[in-house]
Amino acid sequence: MARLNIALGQRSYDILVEAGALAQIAGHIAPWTRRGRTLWISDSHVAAHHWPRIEAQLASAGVEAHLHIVPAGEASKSWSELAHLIDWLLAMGVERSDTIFALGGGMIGDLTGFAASIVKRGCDFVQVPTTLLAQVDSSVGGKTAINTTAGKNLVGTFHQPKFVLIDPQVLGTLPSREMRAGYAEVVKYGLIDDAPFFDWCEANGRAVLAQDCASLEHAIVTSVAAKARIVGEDERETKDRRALLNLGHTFGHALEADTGFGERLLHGEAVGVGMVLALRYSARRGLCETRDADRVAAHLAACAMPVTLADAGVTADGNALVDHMRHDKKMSGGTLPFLLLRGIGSTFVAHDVELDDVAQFLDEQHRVAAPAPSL
Ligand SMILES: NC(=O)c1ccc[n+]([C@@H]2O[C@H](COP(=O)([O-])OP(=O)(O)OC[C@H]3O[C@@H](n4cnc5c(N)ncnc54)[C@H](O)[C@@H]3O)[C@@H](O)[C@H]2O)c1
Ligand SMILES: O=C(O)C(=O)C[C@@H](O)[C@H](O)[C@H](O)COP(=O)(O)O
Ligand SMILES: [Zn+2]
Repeated sequence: MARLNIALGQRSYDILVEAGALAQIAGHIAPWTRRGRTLWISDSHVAAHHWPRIEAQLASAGVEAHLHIVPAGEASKSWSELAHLIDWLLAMGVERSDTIFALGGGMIGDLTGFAASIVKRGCDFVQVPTTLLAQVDSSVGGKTAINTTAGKNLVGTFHQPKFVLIDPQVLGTLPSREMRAGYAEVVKYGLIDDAPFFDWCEANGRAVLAQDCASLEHAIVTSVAAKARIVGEDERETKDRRALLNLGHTFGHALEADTGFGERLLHGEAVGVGMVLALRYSARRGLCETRDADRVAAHLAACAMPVTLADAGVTADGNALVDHMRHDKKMSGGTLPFLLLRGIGSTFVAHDVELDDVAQFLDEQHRVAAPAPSL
């Protein structure tokens, strides 16, 4: 059990990591249920697995709770599902004293957070993440978004939750492919600035994926602590600090766009391939050793994750992928800052990357084969 805090002045909040916490949810959310009603947003898979138990618990505690179900899948991070959600909140007569709960993975968290930030000019919301990805990353930090035809997360807000309640036991029903995808964002924290944590991942990755309680909790707490620290230093990504959390995402979002946003490649899978590409591009520029890239690729491949463009099913050429990158929110004055590495645990923001060079690099990467698993 761990209680962390993200230091953001008046927007500070706690993040509770506790196995079994959902069985006591009414007690954990009492500060919000005393103020008003609870309006729950979940997706079709999560609601089927977990809502009956949560609803029964809230009812026995006398908490008024209403549920809106969004179709599961990345395609629901859309204008149309946002409109349905806002219409439902307004039809429910949402008041600013009510609290909106995001019960689900990153899709639900991003969509619900966005709706909460704009309905009635902003309502409180609480994150109850149910995927590994959401528990280690998306539930913390206040980035909300939907996708548009132009690209990933291009419309959204910064809107911090009031509380994040993480119960690792809820992952018991999560498909193993989704566990692996979330694990890529765990590995990310090691690559950013914590080489000993990457060493730990190499030794314990299998145990995390098998949901060994102690290993899983260590991975979640370490990840959340890193994210809370970085967001606390640069909430709105204006100081080349929060951008570090985007490691692997400039490549990754282009791969997601090329593969139809979640239809063939999950966000975490795209980030895993993207981190390997960031390492390989860094090695090509002489910033780090090729063996660093090989080591990370070997670990992810040993965890049965894609690590090359071919594994990811991406066939678009370098120029087409770079065209997706031109929509990246980090783009400024015609240049795109890139997250590159001087080695494992040493990520930095490079401002001198030429997109033509990235396109050429990606064409070369189409010829790279996946390494053999070696964990
Ligand atoms: N805001 C941020 O800081 C941030 C950070 C990282 C990722 N993201 C976003 O998060 C999204 C990806 O999130 P995700 O990987 O959680 O995907 P997701 O929310 O789509 O969930 C993945 C799948 O798992 C199912 N699921 C969720 N919890 C379950 C459970 N406990 N048992 C059974 N099934 C369950 C869902 O129904 C879905 O089918 C992307 O849109 C990405 O852009 C946002
Ligand atoms: O919280 C952040 O900051 C991140 O970059 C975390 C990422 O894992 C996440 O996928 C985020 O949504 C990407 O942000 P974006 O600004 O590139 O849309
Ligand atoms: Zn991400």
